[in-house]
Amino acid sequence: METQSLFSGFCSNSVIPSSKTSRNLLCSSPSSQSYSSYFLQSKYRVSFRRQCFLASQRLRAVSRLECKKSVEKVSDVISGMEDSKPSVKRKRLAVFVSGGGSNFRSIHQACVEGAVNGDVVVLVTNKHACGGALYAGDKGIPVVLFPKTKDEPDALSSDDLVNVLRRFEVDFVLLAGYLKLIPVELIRAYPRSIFNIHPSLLPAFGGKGYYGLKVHKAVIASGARYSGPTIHFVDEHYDTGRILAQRVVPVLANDSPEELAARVLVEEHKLYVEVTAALCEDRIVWREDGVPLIQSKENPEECY
Ligand SMILES: Nc1nc2c(c(=O)[nH]1)N[C@@H](CN(C=O)c1ccc(C(=O)N[C@@H](CCC(=O)O)C(=O)O)cc1)CN2
Ligand SMILES: NCC(=O)N[C@@H]1O[C@H](COP(=O)([O-])[O-])[C@@H](O)[C@H]1O
Repeated sequence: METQSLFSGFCSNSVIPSSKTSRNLLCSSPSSQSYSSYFLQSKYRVSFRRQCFLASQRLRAVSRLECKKSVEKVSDVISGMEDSKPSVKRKRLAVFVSGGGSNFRSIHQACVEGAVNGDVVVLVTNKHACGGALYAGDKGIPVVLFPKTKDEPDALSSDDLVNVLRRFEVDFVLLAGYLKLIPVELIRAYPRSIFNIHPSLLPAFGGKGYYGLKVHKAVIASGARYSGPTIHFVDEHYDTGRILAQRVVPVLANDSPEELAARVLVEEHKLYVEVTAALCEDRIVWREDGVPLIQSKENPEECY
């Protein structure tokens, strides 16, 4: 807009004073032609009055033409820049589930619909027949079993899992109802790149033993009036990583754990898609005290 307004001022019929003209021409138009028309204009100003009048009329026409060409040239450059604006590389996501996978499905659908600049390239689970694994199979998303246990002897070891994620060129790991401890090997392999959604307002009601309906039962028993999902970075311990995003829902006086779970889950689906979209657009920033923030898409100066 500034460039346009500069040129709209420059292109008006009024002759711009040389000091302003030189500034406009030098800073707003790189083409030498408009500089030469400026140069030509000042040279004719020192000749005789008549020649000067005719010359200045001619030069006004020339400078208007020059200006028009410059505007066209600058707008071509701007539109070229917009076309060639480097788009953010589409991110590759691994999602970990242990159950129904409704958060996984929300994220996958957002990727397919274009709301998220990413793709789910692999699903990891400890339950090969869980709802999330069945959905992934229907969508052609590779399913990987982790961790190796006596019940799942064919599942991957921690080192194998890291290698598989590397081969899928995974950028971010999203835990979505995954109920096993993520090993330190994976955490070290993907620094600041593993996220989890927890169905309470951490740090309350988190840690070992707090998963699924157990969380909502504890919230109700505590008398808390509010709950809601938390998305946080994953570190070596359950639910102690840096908090990135939260949403709040009311806890009603007669809520059952199932009713509260359902209310929180609606917000989980929205929040995880919003946060994943931010991740895939490189909109995570770090405050100087180490708190991660999300940069607003609409107004990049704002973070939340
Ligand atoms: N290194 C990390 N791994 C995982 C984290 C994490 O923050 N750091 N988050 C969990 C998800 N989660 C809460 O959001 C969570 C999941 C499971 C448990 C838990 O107590 N699990 C039981 C086993 C349950 C089962 O096998 O059915 C246990 O460990 O005894 C607590 C919190 C995912 N991984
Ligand atoms: N502590 C971990 C935990 O309790 N995670 C919770 O498991 C549910 C999985 O639902 P989904 O499989 O339908 O996404 C979600 O509510 C998630 O917050």
